Amino acid sequence: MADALFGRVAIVGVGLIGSSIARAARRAGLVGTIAASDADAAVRARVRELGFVDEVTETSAEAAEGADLVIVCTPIGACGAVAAEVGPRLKPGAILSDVGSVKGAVISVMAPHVPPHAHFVPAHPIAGTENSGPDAGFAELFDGRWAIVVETPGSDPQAVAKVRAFWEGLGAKTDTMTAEHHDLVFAIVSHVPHLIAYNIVGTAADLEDVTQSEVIKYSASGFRDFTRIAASDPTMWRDVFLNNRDAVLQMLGRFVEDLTALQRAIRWGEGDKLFDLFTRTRAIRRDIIEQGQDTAAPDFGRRSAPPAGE
Ligand SMILES: NC(=O)C1=CN([C@@H]2O[C@H](COP(=O)(O)OP(=O)(O)OC[C@H]3O[C@@H](n4cnc5c(N)ncnc54)[C@H](O)[C@@H]3O)[C@@H](O)[C@H]2O)C=CC1
Ligand SMILES: O=C(O)C(=O)Cc1ccc(O)cc1
Repeated sequence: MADALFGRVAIVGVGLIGSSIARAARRAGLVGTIAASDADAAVRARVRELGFVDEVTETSAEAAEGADLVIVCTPIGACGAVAAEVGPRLKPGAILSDVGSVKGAVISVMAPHVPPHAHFVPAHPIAGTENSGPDAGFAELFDGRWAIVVETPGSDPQAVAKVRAFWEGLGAKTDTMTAEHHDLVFAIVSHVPHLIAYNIVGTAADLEDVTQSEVIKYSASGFRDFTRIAASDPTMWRDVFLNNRDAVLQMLGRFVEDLTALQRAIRWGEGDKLFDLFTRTRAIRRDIIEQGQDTAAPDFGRRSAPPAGE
C-alpha cells in the first residue's frame, strides 16, 4: 500500500472514468478521503449505493471544499462550468485537474477559473471502454495504460510531479506533452478512428433495409469491433469533435486523400499498391504486439461492471 499522496480528493462527474479513479485510488490507498459529486441525482444515489467513495455531495463546490486535488471527470462540454463553480472554493496549494480527451479547448475554458493560490494540471488517461456511468468503472482500468499529463505555460513542476505520481499510483504509465501536440496525436489515434466507426456502422445501418438484416446477421469480427467503438457515449464524443475541430479536420483531410488513393488503386487494379500498404500495416500491428503495447485486453473493453464484492 502506498502512502496517501493527497488528503482529500474530489471527483466531479462519477461515470466510467470518475468511478474508476475512485476505485483505483482506494485499491492503492493513495488518498485519505474521496468526495464525489455529479449533476445527475440518479448517479449520486447509485454512487452512494456502490460505496466506493466516502462522501457524495449535491454540488461540485461542496466536494471541492477543502480538497487537495479536484478532478473534473465530466464530458468536455461541462468542464468550463464546473471549473467556474469549483475555482473559488480551491484552497491554497490545491490542484485542479481533469481527464478530458481533448486538451487545448478544455484548458482554455478551465484555466481562467483557477485562482493564483491554486494549481492547474490537466491530464488524460488513455484508457476507457464504450460503457458509461458509475457501474461501468473498475479499479484495473488504468493498469499498464498511459496517462498524459499536460504542462501548461507557468505550470508548477511540483504539482505536475504530484499528478504524475497520482496516475502512477492508479496503475498507469505517465508522459507529458503540450496541449497542442496532444490534440494532434489523439485526433489521429483516437478521434478519427471513432468517427470512422460511427460512420461505417451508420452506413451499414442505412443499408440494412436493403439487405434485410444481413448486415447484423453476418457481421464478422471486423465489423463487430467497429460496433463496439460506435457504441461509445454520444455526449462525450459529440463534445470531443466540437472541441478538437481543427486537429480532427486536419487529420480527416489527410485520411480522405489516402482513402481516395486506395479507391483509385482498386479501380485501376493496382494490386501492388494495395499489397504494399497491407504489408506495411501488418508489420505495424506486429511491432505493437512485440513492444507489449497491445494492452487493450478484450476483457477490459467488454467489462460493464466492477468485480463482485467491490
Ligand atoms: N469513456 C472513455 O473511454 C474515456 C473518457 N475520457 C474523458 O473522461 C470524461 C468523462 O467520460 P466518462 O467517464 O466516459 O463519461 P460518463 O458519461 O460515464 O460520466 C460523466 C458523468 O459526468 C456527469 N456530469 C455531466 N455534467 C456534469 C456537471 N456539469 N457537473 C457534474 N457532473 C456532471 C454525468 O452525469 C455523468 O455521470 C470525458 O471528458 C471524456 O473525454 C477520457 C478517457 C477515456
Ligand atoms: O474504448 C476504446 O477502445 C477507447 O478508445 C477508449 C478511449 C476513449 C477515449 C479516450 O480519450 C481514451 C480512451
